[in-house]
Amino acid sequence: MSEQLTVAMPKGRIFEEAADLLRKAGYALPPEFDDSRKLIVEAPEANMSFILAKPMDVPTYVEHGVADVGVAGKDVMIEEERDVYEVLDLKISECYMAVAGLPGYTKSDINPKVASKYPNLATQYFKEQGEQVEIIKLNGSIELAPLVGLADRIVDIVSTGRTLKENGLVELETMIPITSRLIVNPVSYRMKDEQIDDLVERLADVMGGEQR
Ligand SMILES: Nc1ncnc2c1ncn2[C@@H]1O[C@H](COP(=O)(O)OP(=O)(O)OP(=O)(O)O)[C@@H](O)[C@H]1O
Ligand SMILES: O=P(O)(O)OC[C@H]1O[C@H](OP(=O)(O)OP(=O)(O)O)[C@H](O)[C@@H]1O
Repeated sequence: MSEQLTVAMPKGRIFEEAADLLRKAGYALPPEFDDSRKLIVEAPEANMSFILAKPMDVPTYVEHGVADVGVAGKDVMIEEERDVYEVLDLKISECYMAVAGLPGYTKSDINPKVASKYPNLATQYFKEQGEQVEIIKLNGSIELAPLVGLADRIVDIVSTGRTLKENGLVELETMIPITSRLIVNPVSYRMKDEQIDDLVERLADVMGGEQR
């Protein structure tokens, strides 16, 4: 039997969709996978072992080789800049990154502040735009920042637009579309190429079928 693959899965909103894709691709995942507090779940029938990590940490586990492959949002990939291969767009957890603020916001030259959970991504974006801003790193509820005067604008994920709307904010600039990606450790890609190619092929087949 071929060597087992260790897969880093993001806990949270991507988890269910990613698990669904794997099952559709023919990997038998145990029931405890979906409803447990365990952080390591063995799936012997699929010849896989899963580690369940915070979404932002998945590329770290894969870069260090403690997981061979993982599932991570494009947002996380841009923010973390880890040394991993991005091999497949899984087209799940679709959303986009945007700059938002209070209605009627106009740029001012006096110390503009931008709050975000993605300081690197935001810094890169404003640098490209040629605008100097101070980035304030937050860990969630980003939409709160302009409401209480912590920042003038935010850089955050938008999906339905509901969070912006319910907090009286408006989208000022659309930045980049986001979906989840299958990522691979470069050494694992050489050592376990057959299993990884098989995984990529099976997932691509399922996605192809869904798009037809
Ligand atoms: N509103 C959304 N709709 C669709 N996808 C989203 C949305 N928000 C985030 N995502 C995608 O899902 C990934 C994980 O988001 P999730 O909210 O589960 O975790 P998190 O906010 O990073 O973690 P935590 O809530 O534990 O701090 C993000 O990296 C992004 O790619
Ligand atoms: O456009 P919407 O469909 O409203 O989705 C966007 C919201 O979803 C995410 O937040 P999340 O729910 O992960 O909470 P957080 O603020 O704690 O990160 C994101 O940071 C936005 O706040």
